[in-house]
Amino acid sequence: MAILSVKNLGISFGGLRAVDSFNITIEQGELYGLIGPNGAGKTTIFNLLTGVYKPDTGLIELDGRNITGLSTIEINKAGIARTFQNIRLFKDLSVLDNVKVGLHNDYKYSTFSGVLRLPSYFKKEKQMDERAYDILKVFNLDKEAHLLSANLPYGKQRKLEIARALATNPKLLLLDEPAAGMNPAETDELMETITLIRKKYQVTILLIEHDMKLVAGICEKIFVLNFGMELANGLPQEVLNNPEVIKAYLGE
Ligand SMILES: Nc1ncnc2c1ncn2[C@@H]1O[C@H](COP(=O)(O)OP(=O)(O)OP(=O)(O)O)[C@@H](O)[C@H]1O
Repeated sequence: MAILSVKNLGISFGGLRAVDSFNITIEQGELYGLIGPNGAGKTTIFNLLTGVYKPDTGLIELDGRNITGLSTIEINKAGIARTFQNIRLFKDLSVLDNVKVGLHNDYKYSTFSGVLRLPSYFKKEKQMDERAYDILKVFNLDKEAHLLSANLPYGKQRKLEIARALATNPKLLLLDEPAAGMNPAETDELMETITLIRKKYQVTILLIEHDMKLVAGICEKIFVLNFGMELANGLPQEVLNNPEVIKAYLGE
């Protein structure tokens, strides 16, 4: 069953058609790569899917529900979470609290019980701590739970961003260049983590990445964007050996 179905999505900025006639269907549990040269429109697609930009054309359906034009918050509640190209953690919060922020879609208590510290508040907090620790363990970050997130090394900050996005319990997780700035060992570990979370949380993933080793290593399907339009879409071997893709993107 399709988790994401996008038809004829498009947006212009002034005279620039940044994304044109974008169509994609992502099945439940798939790990899809979105690649293309700088400025091809990849991040704009993420901004359209998450409600940061409103499309001028097209339809976005998440798990059969039309989410076109909804706000970023409504779209997150509907089940799409994302990370950003540049890290956007709450730097003054601990590692654990960063993940707990993400849990607020699922855990709610009234202001009344929070202010008065009623038993229901402590019960919810305990449940949230346990759930956040579970997620941190998967990312091998549980030992750093009480560190300030700003004090984590770069590669771990990037992993924490994914952990926080995952905590919102998404149906679809969008990762914008998760390996950017990582060294090869960190990238290898990230590839394992992405594969693991997909399996453990049955989450569908669409990721933008320039690191071809990561893309070829873990993506089951690849969409190539060029000047806002589809250049190729399909299985990695077909797409990465497509002469048009090699010419436009890989440059070899
Ligand atoms: N808010 C905006 N206003 C005007 N132009 C924009 C805006 N957002 C993106 N663009 C333009 O749309 C085009 C696509 O940009 P986008 O950031 O989506 O590319 P990208 O494929 O993600 O590139 P990169 O790989 O470098 O991150 C670019 O020409 C960019 O300058």
